[in-house]
Amino acid sequence: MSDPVRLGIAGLGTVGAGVVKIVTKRAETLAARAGRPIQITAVSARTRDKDRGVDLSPFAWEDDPVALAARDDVDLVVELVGGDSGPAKSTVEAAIANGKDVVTANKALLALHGQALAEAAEAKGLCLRFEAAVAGGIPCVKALTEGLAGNRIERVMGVMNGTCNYILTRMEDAGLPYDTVFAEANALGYLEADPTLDVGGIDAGHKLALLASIAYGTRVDFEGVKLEGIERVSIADIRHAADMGFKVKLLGVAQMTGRGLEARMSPCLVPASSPLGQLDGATNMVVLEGDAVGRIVMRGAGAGEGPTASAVLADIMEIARGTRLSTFGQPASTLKAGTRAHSGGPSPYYLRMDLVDKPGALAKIASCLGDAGISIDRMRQYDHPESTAPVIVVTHKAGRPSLDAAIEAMAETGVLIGEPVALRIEQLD
Ligand SMILES: NC(=O)C1=CN([C@@H]2O[C@H](COP(=O)(O)OP(=O)(O)OC[C@H]3O[C@@H](n4cnc5c(N)ncnc54)[C@H](O)[C@@H]3O)[C@@H](O)[C@H]2O)C=CC1
Ligand SMILES: N[C@@H](CC=O)C(=O)O
Ligand code: NA
Repeated sequence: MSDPVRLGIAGLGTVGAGVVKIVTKRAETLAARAGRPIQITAVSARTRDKDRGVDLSPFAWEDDPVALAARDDVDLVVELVGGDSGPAKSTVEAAIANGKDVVTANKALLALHGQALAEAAEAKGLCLRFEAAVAGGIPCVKALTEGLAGNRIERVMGVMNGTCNYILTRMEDAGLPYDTVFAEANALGYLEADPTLDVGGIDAGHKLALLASIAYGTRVDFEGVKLEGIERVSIADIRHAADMGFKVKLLGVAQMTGRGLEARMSPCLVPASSPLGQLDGATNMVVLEGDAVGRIVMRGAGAGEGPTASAVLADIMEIARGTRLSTFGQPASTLKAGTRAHSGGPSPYYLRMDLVDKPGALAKIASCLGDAGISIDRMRQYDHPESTAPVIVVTHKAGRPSLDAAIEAMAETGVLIGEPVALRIEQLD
């Protein structure tokens, strides 16, 4: 058997402890599969004396993860500290400077600094791998990088934030408003320390930016992801969408268009009967479409100790087996600076608006849409005990600029109360 791969694990929280558990309990199987032992030599965390449900006594301890990354008895640094700067970034940089391969679950770090870190690693012939960073246990990074390497990728889609999917599902199932379900999710410990990372779509946007880079050979461009969170999704929209056969999902979509890379993470309507529509609770789904393979749908746990550690182990095993892949599927120095296509291509839209309840109000709204070249597919008006009339319109395919022009014109009609809600209906056929 070959020499062992010696791991230094920085961060012993949910994921770090999970990785230690798998490496410890499955040592024999891992060694057989990799053809060499996988050994932990050193670990680091903020607090040494804490019960993590694992025996850390066989490993050297470092208070400072940067020192761990410089140790001579470490070949591969596993960064599980988290955060887009500070100790996580210094640890990865130190590992690369000291000639160590790196495995990380840190989507924020890679979405913001992935290009520079991958270039630094690859310039030294090192690996920097991140399966756990996107949709946790779902092996979507490997599917895209390896399994679909022969395809032109036509579209990448996904529900990649379990917390948001939990909130939207629970709002629908229990008929509860956003604020109540947000508080519940918080009490259950679902939310990140900074909840806007989840509900603002930022965490899912980081993940989409990483997948888009692999899919389209472009530099990671998180700033280019058009982000909209779920904070404004109301129980009314969830109910009306359901009435019309749709579910509301925080959906990420990336595709290369003639105008450049379109990447967006926003609440969308999807058919209730589609796999995305049927994704309930804190589960994730990644949909990959390739010209040769067609559509691949992967569903599973996007977070949690076991699923995330499983993905970290996949990267460790890849490196241990001697497979040396570029971070983003091709050398980082060859990734193109992508052009951004800000508005998505034409699509049907769901519009909800409150109108004053007087003759001709609906006609004025319809003519704003008509003047912008937008055709109406379906329209519904709901019971309204008060003097405002809630109206739902589903349009035929329309470009977002035309829709925005129609909404601007509606504001001038004097029949609109408040701002309309416009949600894209994502076409899945
Ligand atoms: N928890 C999950 O389900 C998932 C987590 N991830 C990512 O995995 C990474 C780790 O996440 P968790 O395990 O949940 O975090 P956590 O907060 O449970 O653990 C973080 C660990 O880093 C250590 N740490 C923090 N600052 C440190 C410092 N200055 N020096 C030394 N150690 C320090 C902490 O002591 C702790 O052991 C993050 O990048 C996260 O985004 C990715 C997918 C899912
Ligand atoms: N906050 C994330 C955790 C994993 O990345 C989520 O809710 O999916
Ligand atoms: Na993954």
